[in-house]
Amino acid sequence: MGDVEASSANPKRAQGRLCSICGEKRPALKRPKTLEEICRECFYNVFEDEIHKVIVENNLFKCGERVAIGASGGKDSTVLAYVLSELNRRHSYGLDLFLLSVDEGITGYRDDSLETVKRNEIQYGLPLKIVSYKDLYGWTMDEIVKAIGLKNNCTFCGVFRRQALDRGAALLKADKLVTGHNADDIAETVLLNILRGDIARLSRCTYITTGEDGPIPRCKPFKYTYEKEIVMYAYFKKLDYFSTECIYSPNAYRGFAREFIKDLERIRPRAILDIIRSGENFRISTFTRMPEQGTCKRCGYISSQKLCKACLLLEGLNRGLPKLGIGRTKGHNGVNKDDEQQKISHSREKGSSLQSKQCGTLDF
Ligand SMILES: Nc1ncnc2c1ncn2[C@@H]1O[C@H](COP(=O)(O)OP(=O)(O)OP(=O)(O)O)[C@@H](O)[C@H]1O
Repeated sequence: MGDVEASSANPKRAQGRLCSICGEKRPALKRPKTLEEICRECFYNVFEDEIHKVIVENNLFKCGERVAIGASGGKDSTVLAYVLSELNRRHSYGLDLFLLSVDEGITGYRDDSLETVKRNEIQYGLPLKIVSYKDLYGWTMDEIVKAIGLKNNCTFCGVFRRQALDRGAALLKADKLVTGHNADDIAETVLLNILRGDIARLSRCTYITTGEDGPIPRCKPFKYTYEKEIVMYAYFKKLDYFSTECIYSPNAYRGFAREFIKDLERIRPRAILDIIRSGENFRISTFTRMPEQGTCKRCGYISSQKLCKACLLLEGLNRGLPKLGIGRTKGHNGVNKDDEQQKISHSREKGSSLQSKQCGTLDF
């Protein structure tokens, strides 16, 4: 999304009226989530208080925990880092906060956004750890795109980033990892999982915390926070963030889902929360086979298969067959089945009865 929409933040239209929360000051904006006309101070208060409430009601953190904030330099994670450090001080959460950035090796994009995170490190006084695809996997995204082209490169990037965040969080000895996924992102993922018939991911994409049985649980404190409000907050608070889109092709299918949700939101702001609620309330049929979470027998990181998707993709790259780990077909009962994992695994382990599903670019 671009900058704050002029109509939503135009105080002239609100002249003569008073903030519908404090009833004292002139409204500075129309709140996207509720369409209330409120002043800047009340906006800061409701925005921060709602996030605090989500944190408390969902028991996201325990006093004394080390929390790594996935920091891309973009608006969501920058606001998350800022708000979380404010709330940590204000409400004495007792958390040790860290910024964790993944350098995917995308020249002209991530190198610039990392400069923003380095400034945030100083501005917010939060220690920063950077891990890179080059160090972890031996490949930068620029090199991967050279090998595979623009199509499918997001699969590599998403799968590697997910694991890189886990590995970075482990290096920081973090107890939790938080990301800036917002309500719009989650509503979009609910829709995409429905459109793909991906029941396993549909059932868990609305969880505010995932991976609780794994080494480092991940939380999404912005699960109910609207993207437009995050942009407004960053704009009014003059936060330093990087707003350029990734130079490698955006995912068109996801883009359509995003636009669809934005259209719905224009007509009815609650639509975003309602889609999330629908996602939460789906009942999964008892006939649906669900993947079991385990660990990859090669790298030891989380996987629902013997080999995780990152290892499969990497093997394809290193063998000069970069498309090998990409293919995906549908198994019965709506569970995804990855032919390529079988091909690779069979070529390495004769007689293996390995079944495969994608670790997931749609997982958080
Ligand atoms: N390179 C990265 N390093 C660290 N964390 C990342 C990185 N990329 C994404 N994340 C985490 O995943 C979240 C969702 O990422 P996504 O790519 O969807 O970007 P986004 O919605 O534009 O968020 P942001 O505005 O924070 O970039 C981010 O808010 C951040 O917490």
